[in-house]
Amino acid sequence: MSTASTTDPAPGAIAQTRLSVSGLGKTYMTGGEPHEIFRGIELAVEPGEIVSVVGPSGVGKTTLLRCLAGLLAPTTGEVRIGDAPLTEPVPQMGVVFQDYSRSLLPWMRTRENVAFPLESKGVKKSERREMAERSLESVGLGGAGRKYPWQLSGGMQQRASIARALAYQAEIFLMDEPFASVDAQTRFDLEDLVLDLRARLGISFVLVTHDIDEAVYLADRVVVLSGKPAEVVDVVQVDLGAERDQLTTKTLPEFGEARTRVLRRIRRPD
Ligand SMILES: Nc1ncnc2c1ncn2[C@@H]1O[C@H](COP(=O)(O)OP(=O)(O)OP(=O)(O)O)[C@@H](O)[C@H]1O
Repeated sequence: MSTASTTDPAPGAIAQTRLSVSGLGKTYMTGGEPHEIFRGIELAVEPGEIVSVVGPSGVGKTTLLRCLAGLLAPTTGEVRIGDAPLTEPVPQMGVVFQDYSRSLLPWMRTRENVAFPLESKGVKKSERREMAERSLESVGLGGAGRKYPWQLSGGMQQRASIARALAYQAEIFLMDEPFASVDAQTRFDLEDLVLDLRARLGISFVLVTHDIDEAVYLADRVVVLSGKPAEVVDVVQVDLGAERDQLTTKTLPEFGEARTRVLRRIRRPD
């Protein structure tokens, strides 16, 4: 594990917040009819842990992530952040969606986009700017702060979204297909940024992805959702250690075994 660097948003600060979920269920009402999406979800994400969530299209992954983020109220059960029940979005959690083009405000420079949410926290202007610059440096975007989002590549915009949550001192990142819209090499770089932020800052991640290789490469555990209503049909432990490498990790037998098991469980949940 690498040590905290001087470009970290809060050097030396290691995330300590735990996210847990018990008996979580969600039912949407559509046209007056109840539509139960998932039930009985149990999940705990420890500080510094990376958990991937996979499952067939439409199974309820995004709905689950929105419940975890406090953006959507569950129908049963509860989400806890640390010891407190979660009822609304909190600064300790940062949410990163696939559609980076809509997450940054086009009329603000990147540095201002990152600093902007800190205003509501009452952070002074000079400090906001400094925190934004540190966060941008922390995701490899030092020097890009003066550019507008539309002057950045897709991968750089996703880095800026991550920097914004870092500046806000998020300790848990909830990511919904965050790298699905970038090219393969950029995707690998962003995956490695996730591992780097975990190593340096102890940040934990819940990652929804359709890409089984990505799910296994990044995760300590892969949670497989399946069924109607969806339930957790498997939790695959990924024993690949904290340090991973795009070239070698994916050739390891443990990687292949975890990948095969996840695929099998998605296709044949019973
Ligand atoms: N606001 C809503 N109101 C009613 N039904 C909804 C709503 N949002 C999602 N659904 C339904 O809930 C189910 C799960 O949707 P969700 O987007 O969570 O699945 P997903 O696993 O993320 O899908 P995908 O992998 O295709 O992105 C789908 O049947 C969807 O139509």
